[in-house]
Amino acid sequence: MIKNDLFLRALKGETVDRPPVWMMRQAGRYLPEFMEIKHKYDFFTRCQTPELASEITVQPIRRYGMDAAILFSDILVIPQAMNIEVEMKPNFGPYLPNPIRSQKDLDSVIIPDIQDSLGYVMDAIKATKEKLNDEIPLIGFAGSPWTILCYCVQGQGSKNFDKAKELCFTNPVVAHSLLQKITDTTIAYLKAKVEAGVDAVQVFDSWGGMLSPTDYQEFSWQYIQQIIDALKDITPVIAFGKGCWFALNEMSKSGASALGVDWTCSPRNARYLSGGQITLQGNFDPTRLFSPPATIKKMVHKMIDEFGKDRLVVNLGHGILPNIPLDHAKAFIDAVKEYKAS
Ligand SMILES: Cc1c2[nH]c(c1CCC(=O)O)Cc1[nH]c(c(CCC(=O)O)c1C)Cc1[nH]c(c(CCC(=O)O)c1C)Cc1[nH]c(c(C)c1CCC(=O)O)C2
Repeated sequence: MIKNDLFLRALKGETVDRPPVWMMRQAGRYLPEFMEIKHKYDFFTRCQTPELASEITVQPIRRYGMDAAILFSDILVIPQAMNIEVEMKPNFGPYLPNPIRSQKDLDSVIIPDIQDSLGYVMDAIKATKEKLNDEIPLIGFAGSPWTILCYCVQGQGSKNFDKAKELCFTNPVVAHSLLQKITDTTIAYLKAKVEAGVDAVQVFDSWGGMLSPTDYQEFSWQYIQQIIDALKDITPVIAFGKGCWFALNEMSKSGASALGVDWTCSPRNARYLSGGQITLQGNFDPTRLFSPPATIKKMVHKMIDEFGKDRLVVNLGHGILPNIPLDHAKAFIDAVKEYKAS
């Protein structure tokens, strides 16, 4: 049904002529057409207005022709729907004025009705699917419960999320019940996204790498596994854990269709740790997009050779940076489209 199904075929592990490509945070501030909309509407207005969210989602596709689109939204719409106030402060990022630090704080956190609180996301999915006209698949996403907890407890971005970790280590009962509430909400949310039309989902565990391997199991992975268990029979699931290469072996047995890897793990090591059978997604250093286009192309081809062209979704190892030149982003996408196995 979808005309370019390269991405879905790679998730199934099928043999392909070249791997598919998209970029994490591809709808964003490096694009002048995004900045034009950003100057007119605040962040959550963009998220909550299906016409704006769908337009922003297709902007990078029009410009570069990636093999998949990712819905414009944010992982923090989940805590917002759970009755936790979330602001997006210009030049600062997320700010949660009433962070969750105790049982009393937790008592006000609800498991929301998805249609009532996040119906606008489903409307944005339907509007985007119309614009995409079955040309390429649409990815839906959510933050991992741990990564969401990081913001709910810390109240803002952080280099080490020390307050979030402190809550886990001093009041694990509260931490685990918050994680479970987020997990239950996320499962219902992602199921609704699939019903609304997304073709795959990605769980972003952007801050999983803040935890030791043992703590990662306890505070992050077991909740991601619940999400995979609940979704894997209705849609392909991609689990991206930044800094989580140490967990690749366990992740490869989870039922996820693909695992995201960042650039600190070599392609060969990622294949080795994940057992060589599962599709991997990554892992170009986003800062490497500052290199000249010819260098980018060479490095991308080398990366594909090292991963092997099959069971691979080419991506960056984390989101694209706001100040990347447009022709450098184009060189990254074109390099994959021009790839020929040698
Ligand atoms: C940790 C995280 C967040 N949001 C997200 C993550 C996980 C991925 C990652 O680790 O990068 C996920 C996200 N956020 C956004 C998308 C859109 C789809 C895409 O382009 O990939 C996605 C997939 C839009 C956004 N979300 C945000 C912007 C920029 C602000 C704006 O547009 O006004 C965009 C385009 C704001 C945001 N949202 C968040 C932060 C830390 C910030 C501020 C810093 C920043 O700007 O990168 C939380």
